[in-house]
Amino acid sequence: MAGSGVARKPLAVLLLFGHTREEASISYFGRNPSVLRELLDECRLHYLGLVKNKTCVFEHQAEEWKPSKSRSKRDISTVVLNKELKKMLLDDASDFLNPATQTWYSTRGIHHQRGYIFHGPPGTGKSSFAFSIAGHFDLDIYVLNIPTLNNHTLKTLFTELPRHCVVLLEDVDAVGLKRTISSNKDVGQSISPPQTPAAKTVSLSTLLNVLDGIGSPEGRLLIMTTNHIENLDPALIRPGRADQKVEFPLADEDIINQIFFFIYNPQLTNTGGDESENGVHQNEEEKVDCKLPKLAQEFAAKVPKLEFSPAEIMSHLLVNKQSPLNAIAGVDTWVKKIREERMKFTRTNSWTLGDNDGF
Ligand SMILES: Nc1ncnc2c1ncn2[C@@H]1O[C@H](COP(=O)(O)OP(=O)(O)OP(=O)(O)O)[C@@H](O)[C@H]1O
Repeated sequence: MAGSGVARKPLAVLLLFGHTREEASISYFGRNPSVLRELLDECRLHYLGLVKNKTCVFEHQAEEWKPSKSRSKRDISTVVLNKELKKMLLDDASDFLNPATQTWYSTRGIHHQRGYIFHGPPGTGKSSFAFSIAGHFDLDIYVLNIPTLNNHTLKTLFTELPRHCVVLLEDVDAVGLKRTISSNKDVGQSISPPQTPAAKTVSLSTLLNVLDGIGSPEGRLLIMTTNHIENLDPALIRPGRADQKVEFPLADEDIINQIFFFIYNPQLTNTGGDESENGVHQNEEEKVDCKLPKLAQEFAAKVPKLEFSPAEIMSHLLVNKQSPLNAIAGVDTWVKKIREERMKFTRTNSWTLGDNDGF
């Protein structure tokens, strides 16, 4: 940077772009520090422009957090969940993130962090809701894949977390299974065989220490997900580590209804601009806006309750996104198909004796 005046030493500047730490040295010849300030402001504004309406997602590579593709914010309304439950969670997170709450915690010497566990079958919206919470509160989200970590990397990554972020710890039941017989200090028991030294293992005791905030910054919202809460060690989900335990069930009548509305919501459909672009071609006969509540009821009445995940129901509706009437007409065939597929997979995956097993 050129300017009149006396040559100065290079200035080391730490630029915090969101939460990605980048270090830069700027040499400045001059006496007016406002030039540097303006430059930094300009960089900051540029960055904020880039991440507007995006949720920045960070994943780990070895011991470092790496930004992965930032995603468009997922609006909270796009995740179908019991309405009271959704409101309760948003209120809870909002209260936690309120600066006054932080002061409240610190004056009482309590580590300022909050944990949720989302549990339920695959495809019920656990990860989707975690991402939409991050978007809703304008927070970056740090995603951890426990089976690829060991104790050291887990501790390092938690130390590197910024203040105020969402940490998504997916499939925490994998942690339980990874405990070794030799890890006597771990809470609870384990029946897994001992790990080889090279194996990537996170012990339960290390995870518990990390969750308790030893060495990690305050203000983080931890969201753990699992398909098998019954397999988790109680220590992992006790209050303080998992303050809210939220079940994401298979779809009941209310959820089926909501999904139908969500898919055929005329407001969402009509804001898509060019209809041919998003593949929705509603013909005149199927302008169903005002009939939607009745159609949703009809659909919900035909779908067996608590048998299918929202993801499964959505996949059927997406195939019929041009026609809610076809979606309703096709329910029985779709139900039969999914049931048959499940039977097939169960048989394929089950342990059966082959012809050559010598019995
Ligand atoms: N309740 C829901 N509301 C809206 N979309 C949903 C819901 N549940 C599932 N989906 C859709 O189904 C797909 C899978 O959802 P998601 O990954 O959030 O499920 P999950 O419960 O985290 O599954 P898993 O336990 O397998 O990780 C996503 O495309 C998501 O949009």
